[in-house]
Amino acid sequence: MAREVKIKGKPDDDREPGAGEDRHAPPPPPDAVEEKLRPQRLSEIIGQRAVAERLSIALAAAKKRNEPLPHILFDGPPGLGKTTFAGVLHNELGVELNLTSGASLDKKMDVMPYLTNAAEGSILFIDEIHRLPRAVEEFIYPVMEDFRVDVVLGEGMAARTINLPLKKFTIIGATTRSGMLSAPLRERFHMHEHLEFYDPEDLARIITINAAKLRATISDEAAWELAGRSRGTPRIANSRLRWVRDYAIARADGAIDLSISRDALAMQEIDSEGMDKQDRRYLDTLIRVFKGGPTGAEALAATMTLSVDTIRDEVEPYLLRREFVVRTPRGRVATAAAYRHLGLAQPEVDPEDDLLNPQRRLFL
Ligand SMILES: Nc1ncnc2c1ncn2[C@@H]1O[C@H](COP(=O)(O)OP(=O)(O)OP(=O)(O)O)[C@@H](O)[C@H]1O
Repeated sequence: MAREVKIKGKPDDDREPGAGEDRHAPPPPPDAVEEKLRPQRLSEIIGQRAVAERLSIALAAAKKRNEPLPHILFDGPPGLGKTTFAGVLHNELGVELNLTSGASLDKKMDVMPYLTNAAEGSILFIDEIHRLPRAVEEFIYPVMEDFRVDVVLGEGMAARTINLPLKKFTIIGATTRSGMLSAPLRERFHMHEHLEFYDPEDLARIITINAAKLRATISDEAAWELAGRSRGTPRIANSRLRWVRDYAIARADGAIDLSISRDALAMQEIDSEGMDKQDRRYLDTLIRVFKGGPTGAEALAATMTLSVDTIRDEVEPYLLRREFVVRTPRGRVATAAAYRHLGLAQPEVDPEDDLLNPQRRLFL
């Protein structure tokens, strides 16, 4: 079968389009270096072992039965490999891959060409699938179940529904917010794969492999240093590596050692935990403006003049995972670790009012 990748409608960020912006504007050209670093085969995937193993079973079964892969839903914070996994599955099967995004599928007619043109066994990757409008979501239910679309022709009394059969293909959905997916849509995916943050060991391997792809030499200590400061995220590890490589070329002989990486990261104001200015600003706003919380994401976003999506998808997941912040029913609360990290004294809290007190949280 032909192997083809068509990229369409992938927005460059998660903002809602503002006045004068076109949500159907062509996507930016893919970053050629980022594409070069992307694993192509399942054997090149680092970490996420359990996910990779389940996918290898699904691949082997699909090949033996000569049937398409089951529909798969990937969820997890940005940059952990959802698109990479979709690309790997397409390469392993040698089938066509079409890419689109929930944000660019406004109407049923936007999604129709993807469905009717889908080749037998091909993959349709829908990024940010939680952004599909409800009407479009409902339109694809019969596609996912029976490979047909129901098209209504005419209006009023003369209206009639015709069933249009489609080729059997696979929908791979990716989302940073699985909680926003409706239950019927979620249930139509036969495999649900949650991608977790990577541990430093896996990130150090990714960095060493990618340094070689970029023809850069990096010491083991430097790879570990970058790994520990990449927020558990391969995409961030790649961008840290690219910056440190440039720094090493500009300021030294191009070889990346521990001291070069520390100097380069310090210049970008990336601290020992891998947090950047935006992360620290979030904690600082929560602690200074909102007295440590509880407060909502909307209030934080408005104060920081960022979109709520950026706060929820990009800033908070890692801070929550590292327990610098906890979410309580009344909002976000900074933990002692956050105060310590910013070098601030934590005010005394009455145990009765302490939202982080496990006894008290039981009653909230
Ligand atoms: N398991 C992995 N092994 C090696 N490299 C990886 C892995 N996962 C991701 N990467 C690297 O991280 C980069 C970003 O991954 P990817 O674009 O797949 O993330 P994503 O989860 O789809 O993000 P988004 O939701 O923002 O689109 C890839 O280009 C690749 O270089």
